[in-house]
Amino acid sequence: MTEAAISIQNLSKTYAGGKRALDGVSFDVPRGQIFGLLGPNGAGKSTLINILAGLVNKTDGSASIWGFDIDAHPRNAKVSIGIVNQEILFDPFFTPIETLEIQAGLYGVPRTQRRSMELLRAVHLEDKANAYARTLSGGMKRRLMVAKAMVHSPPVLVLDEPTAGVDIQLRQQLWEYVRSLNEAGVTVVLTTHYLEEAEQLCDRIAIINHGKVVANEPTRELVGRAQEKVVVVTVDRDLDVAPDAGCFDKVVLKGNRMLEITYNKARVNAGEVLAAVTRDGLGIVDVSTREADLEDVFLNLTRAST
Ligand SMILES: Nc1ncnc2c1ncn2[C@@H]1O[C@H](COP(=O)(O)OP(=O)(O)OP(=O)(O)O)[C@@H](O)[C@H]1O
Repeated sequence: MTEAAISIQNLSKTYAGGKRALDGVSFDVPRGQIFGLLGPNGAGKSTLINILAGLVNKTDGSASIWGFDIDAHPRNAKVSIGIVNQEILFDPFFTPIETLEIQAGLYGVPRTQRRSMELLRAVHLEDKANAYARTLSGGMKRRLMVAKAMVHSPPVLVLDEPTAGVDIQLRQQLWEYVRSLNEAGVTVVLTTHYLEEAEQLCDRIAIINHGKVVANEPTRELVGRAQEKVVVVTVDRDLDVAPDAGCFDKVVLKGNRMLEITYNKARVNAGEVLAAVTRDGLGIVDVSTREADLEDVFLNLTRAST
């Protein structure tokens, strides 16, 4: 049995009509992690999640969840995963507590092992337990979807864009809950368009573009791939032209005294850049730097493979 929470090998999907949404995708989601699946619109993220959920048939390749192959052991694979889809799906005439009880029934969870109220408490919906689902706000509905995905206590939880359209405060509450589930041992896979959130939450990130994996690394290493750094220097006298040096990738004179210098931190360090500025007798009055973030890496990778 594989140690991965999810293992995907050479997965491909061509939709009727010829669209190749996934093209030989392979990666493992390690157990116990929060794993980010990122990619621009139409990259193939939902297709991949829908294959895991058994909603879309793959064209080729294989996938297993918690060691269960989705073809050979579909039932075991299914109970090992909870999926929160982008669309909000539940009957508006049931109350949140009924929604969870019905879902638990569908998964065959014995009454004594159900924890519907505990789940509602965890997603801050305890006081709405008996309200009609149609009266809940968008953010509340989304939190109910997360609770619904957890009724059978799966070891893996997949969240497809869970915070789209949810305000900042509710997003933070949702992430707090996701973190607490992860601390309790649940492996979490999430897709999000909020790169900042992915950077803060995820242990590891895979990036998909045009149906192919273009990166799959621990978040820190991925962010570390952004090698460009910018240092902004204010000098002690007016300049007509920006000084140049071999260690600068680019230098722009802003106003009379401010230089914005881009350099590659894999090649040179800030000390060498500053030494090059002072070589011509210029004095430095002020310095600030800007680090590249996940957004820079993401744009570079998805642009490069277009
Ligand atoms: N049922 C379908 N029939 C035909 N083409 C489809 C179908 N579902 C998705 N596609 C196409 O497959 C590609 C991948 O779509 P998918 O929804 O998996 O992307 P995504 O990465 O989840 O995008 P988003 O972030 O916008 O949800 C897109 O070009 C999409 O138009």
